Amino acid sequence: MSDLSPRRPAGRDVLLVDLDGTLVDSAPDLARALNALLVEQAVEPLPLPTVKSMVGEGARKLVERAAAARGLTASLDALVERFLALYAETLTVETLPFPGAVETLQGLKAEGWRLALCTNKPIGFSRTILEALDLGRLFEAAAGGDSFPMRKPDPRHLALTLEPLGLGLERAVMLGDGPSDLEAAAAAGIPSVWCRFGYGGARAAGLPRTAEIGGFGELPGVLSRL
Ligand SMILES: O=C(O)COP(=O)(O)O
Ligand SMILES: [Mg+2]
Repeated sequence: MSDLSPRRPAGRDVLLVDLDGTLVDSAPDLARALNALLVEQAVEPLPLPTVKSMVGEGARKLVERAAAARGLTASLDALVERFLALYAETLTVETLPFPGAVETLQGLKAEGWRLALCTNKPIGFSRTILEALDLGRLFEAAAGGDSFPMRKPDPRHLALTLEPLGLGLERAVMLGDGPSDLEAAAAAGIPSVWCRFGYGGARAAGLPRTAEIGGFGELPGVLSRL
């Protein structure tokens, strides 16, 4: 007889949670800062869906993609620095948790799940957002795109995020929206749950995932069936 909760797949009780496009809808604030940068550079801003399709591999990649889309030739370092300064001012103007995220994650914790945040966003910005939205209390650990020398899709980012908990990947499930989340989980050999409502879109659509959800309300049931 197993003594595991019916909501927990055999031996797994740690949920690695991605931030942008998974836990929080941050694209409007990212787009505001990115478009302020583009306007400063005297080029056209980008529509929100386009910005969403550029998020997930960190701030530098976001700026690099936007610069390429608008044919900017200025130094990438300088553009990234300016973007980070602009975004620092508007981290939580419109950013909110996705519907049902907080209640669902609280419920999973009550069932014995442990939560760790693993994002490619810089950890300083990530912590500011977690605290501003009162989400920090959900997580026992948090790591960003600049916390270690490597980041998602490198599976070591997932393993290093769990290190402060003294836990290994054999206990973990990845929840994320982007290709880097699915690739990291596959490389780590752990189950992944893809968030259809996030920003991964076509870039993530073809990648293997263990399960997917269209909203947080589906997460407990999906986890119980992994
Ligand atoms: O690209 C980013 O800055 C962050 O992306 P993530 O939270 O989805 O990892
Ligand atoms: Mg994401």
